[in-house]
Amino acid sequence: MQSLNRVLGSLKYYWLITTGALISLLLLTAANAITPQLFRWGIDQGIASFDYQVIFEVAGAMVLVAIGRGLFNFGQTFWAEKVSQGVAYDLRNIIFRKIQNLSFSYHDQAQTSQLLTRITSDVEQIRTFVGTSLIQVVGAVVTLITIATILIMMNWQLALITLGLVPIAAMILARFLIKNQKLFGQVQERLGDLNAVLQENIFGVRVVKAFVREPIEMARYTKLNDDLVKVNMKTIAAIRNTFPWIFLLSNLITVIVVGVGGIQVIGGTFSIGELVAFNSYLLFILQPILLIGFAAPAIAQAAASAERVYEVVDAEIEISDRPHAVPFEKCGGRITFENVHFRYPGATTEALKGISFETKPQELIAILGMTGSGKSTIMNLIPRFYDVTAGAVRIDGRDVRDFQLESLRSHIGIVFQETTLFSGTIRDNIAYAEPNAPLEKVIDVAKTAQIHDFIASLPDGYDTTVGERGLGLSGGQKQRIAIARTLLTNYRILILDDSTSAVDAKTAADIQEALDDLMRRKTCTSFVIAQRISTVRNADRILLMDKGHLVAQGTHEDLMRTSTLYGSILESQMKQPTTA
Ligand SMILES: Nc1ncnc2c1ncn2[C@@H]1O[C@H](COP(=O)(O)OP(=O)(O)OP(=O)(O)O)[C@@H](O)[C@H]1O
Repeated sequence: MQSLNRVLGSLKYYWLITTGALISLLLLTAANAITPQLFRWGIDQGIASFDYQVIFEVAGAMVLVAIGRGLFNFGQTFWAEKVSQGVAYDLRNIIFRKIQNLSFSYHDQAQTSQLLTRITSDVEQIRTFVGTSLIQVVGAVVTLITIATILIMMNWQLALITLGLVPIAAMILARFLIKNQKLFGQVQERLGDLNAVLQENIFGVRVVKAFVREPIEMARYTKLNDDLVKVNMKTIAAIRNTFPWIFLLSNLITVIVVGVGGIQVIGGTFSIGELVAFNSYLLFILQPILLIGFAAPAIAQAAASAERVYEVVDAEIEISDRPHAVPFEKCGGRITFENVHFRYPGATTEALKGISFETKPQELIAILGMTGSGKSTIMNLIPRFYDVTAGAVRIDGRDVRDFQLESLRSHIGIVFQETTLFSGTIRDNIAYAEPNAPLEKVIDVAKTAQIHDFIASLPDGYDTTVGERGLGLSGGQKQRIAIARTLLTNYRILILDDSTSAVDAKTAADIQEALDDLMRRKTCTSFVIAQRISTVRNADRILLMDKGHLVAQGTHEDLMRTSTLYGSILESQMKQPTTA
């Protein structure tokens, strides 16, 4: 409920529209309350006295009130909807911004489908709460109080009989809600399960087809779909078993009111007009209780959704600027790892164990090692994707944690092991970090990444549209576009993380040759992570990693002489000429 309070707190940014909705609500309640009084007036003063003048006046007043009811109803729903759209818009933006700012460690542990659900379905639940349930409940409470007061003023004995309905109906509803609370939750859960399978199958459609698992996946989806229908049917049955009782109760009350009221009319203590008006109010008494009853599950669901949404909004951003962080302006090329230890959040063992080395200006460093030895992890620490667990990473003597994050990262060009492209044209993708880069610059970097000829051969050239995740391009083509994208940035330190793994050996060597020259000219230090020894042969220094330890460093020749591990990696690659 605390999280719902927070949602209510956000209404203050829309106080004018919220006030408009509330005023409309009050006017609507007033118009509803007046209508039966007009009946009473028309019957007692008009029909009973054969006074046509009064009948016409009442009819006119009723038309005006009806128009008013329409207008106020429109105002109430329109403004409530407007506020709800504003709140949802803000929440979506806040979560998106937060997702952009959250550290890698958060994304390592968060499920994509969970985040997607929060930004779509949970925000929608909150929007429905603000736009519908909230106004329903406030309206219901105001109506109940107003009508109860009028009834007591009109005839306290009949009012007591009628208002007796309220607690009984409320009890039936409360019992219904408590008993079926789990059932409503189950509907959302089943829907979530169904969506998770749907998402997996859309993302993994190629794997499903390759392993001929379509019938199995179909069966899995159908079973969850059946489950969803079953739970939905159970909720319908629960509603069917409860609400007739409330309607029966309300009919009984009507019978009693007409009976007791009729006797009073005959006795001359109550007029016919008053009885008709009183009876009309009965509807207004039952309606709010039903509205609150229907709104309750939605409110419970919105509370759960708000909690999930604020969990993301409040998630700690582990990596951010320190109070006196300085901009990263000059790079001398001295990058120091000082006895660095690192353990991934939640992991039981360290990925890096006491790594120490220092680069020299303009040095080209290669990092080599078996898979899982910690090569990418070393590189993740320089742009502060993660912070060290112990020790320090320094650039020109200054701890990387003392630099302003944005400025540090914008001067480090990194090509990731896994390529991610965005939907748009090839040019958009290459110019991702520099959207206004002129075409010549885009072509220039594409040439260095050995992808220009391919792009030029396409009918639409640089304006060719690629699908989401780079659909329509081969793995190697995507990697080369990713290299070009990085080369276009204002980098001073360049990191290539196994970024030519999907490219054939000849093209990889050509890229490396073109990059070697560029790296030595433009960067203060460069790092290349590679599996192939042939790719790293020209490096000034090779760091050899093994199970989180830096076990050897030196030139290719040094390592050939001194490291048995290097020798065995080289030997294994010689046996597989296609990968060397
Ligand atoms: N996000 C993560 N969360 C937890 N553990 C991780 C994470 N990323 C990597 N690891 C673990 O840290 C260790 C080092 O991984 P790293 O990716 O640095 O290896 P690598 O040498 O780059 O491997 P590869 O050549 O296969 O890319 C591995 O044992 C891996 O399982």
